[in-house]
Amino acid sequence: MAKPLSIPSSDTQSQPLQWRAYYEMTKPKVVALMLLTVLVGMCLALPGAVPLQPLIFGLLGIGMMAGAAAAFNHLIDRRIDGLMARTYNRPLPKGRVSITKALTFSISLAVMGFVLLYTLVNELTAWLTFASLLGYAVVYTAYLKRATPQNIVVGGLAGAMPPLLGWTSVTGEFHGNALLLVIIIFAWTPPHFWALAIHRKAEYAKVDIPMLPVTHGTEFTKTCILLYTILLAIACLLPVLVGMCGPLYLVGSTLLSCGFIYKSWELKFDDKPGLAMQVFRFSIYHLMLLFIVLLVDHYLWV
Ligand code: HEM
Ligand SMILES: CC(C)=CCC/C(C)=C/CC/C(C)=C/COP(=O)(O)OP(=O)(O)O
Repeated sequence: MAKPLSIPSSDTQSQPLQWRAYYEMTKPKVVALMLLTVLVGMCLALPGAVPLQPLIFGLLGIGMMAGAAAAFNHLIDRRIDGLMARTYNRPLPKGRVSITKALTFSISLAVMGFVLLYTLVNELTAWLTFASLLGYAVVYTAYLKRATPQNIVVGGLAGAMPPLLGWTSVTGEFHGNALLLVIIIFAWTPPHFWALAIHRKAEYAKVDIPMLPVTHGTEFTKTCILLYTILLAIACLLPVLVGMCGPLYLVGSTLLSCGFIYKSWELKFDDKPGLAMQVFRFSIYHLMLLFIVLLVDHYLWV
């Protein structure tokens, strides 16, 4: 009988780390919050329960394509990632994953996600998700990020698509109400990212990425963050104005908007060390809680 293949301990030991590297490339925490917004888009599209097939395969397919987009981002940004303190430890700059394997992983994940959506959800969602992947991995990462300080405003549309993708997963068609959810995330993205960009200004300057604090200065960026949080507060009221949401959402979103405006006001007029990253972290909780309130309000209000 053939001797069982013995994998050298170092290879065995490296295998979990190898998969951990691929998992890290998919930006799991970002994709997780995106999938919450997908789920909310699905639930708000229908008065009753979401059918299991679009629910399971929509979340799976969109999650796979979003993870593939993030992995393409790692591949395209591997040089600058290796030069920045926040990203130098990532799999590609560290040589934990080769370029060929990263490309194969990204393409395979994207194709599997697309086929899943195309065959088990619907064509519209498959193509819209593919457009979001191109918007982030190519338009934003490969072009806008290096071309203009408005990079994340335009590139933010790709990241704002998930609630619309959830909506089309269960209806197979566009709806104005879904676009309101896209507008909310579109208005949320600039304060979300620019707060981090203020904290990481020197690193972006070192690798010649024209983030707003690098091209227009920290004070101008703080003013833009404050103005966008006011714009976001207005955008968050739109679902109430069109009768899509009820009083629970009105109260919850207003409290969250006031919190975001207050944090941004503090950043602009009473800055302290570490406050920019507090605003960045607040933005993540803001979006998560906002979409949770949308979900609870929907089932209380319907
Ligand atoms: C073009 C649009 C966006 C840009 C430029 C952007 C930028 C960033 C950056 C630079 C980070 C830090 C990542 C790290 O240090 O590993 C981050 C973290 C994060 N972003 Fe965004 N973001 C965008 C859109 C979004 C969207 C749409 C969502 C969710 C719906 C989101 C959710 C998150 C979360 C949850 C984190 C924390 C990740 C972690 O702690 O590992 N982002 N974002
Ligand atoms: C299919 C679909 C819904 C696609 C969305 C893809 C996606 C994962 C968007 C994430 C947005 C994000 C974290 C951008 C940061 O990129 P960055 O390069 O500015 O950040 P980094 O420097 O941390 O890599």
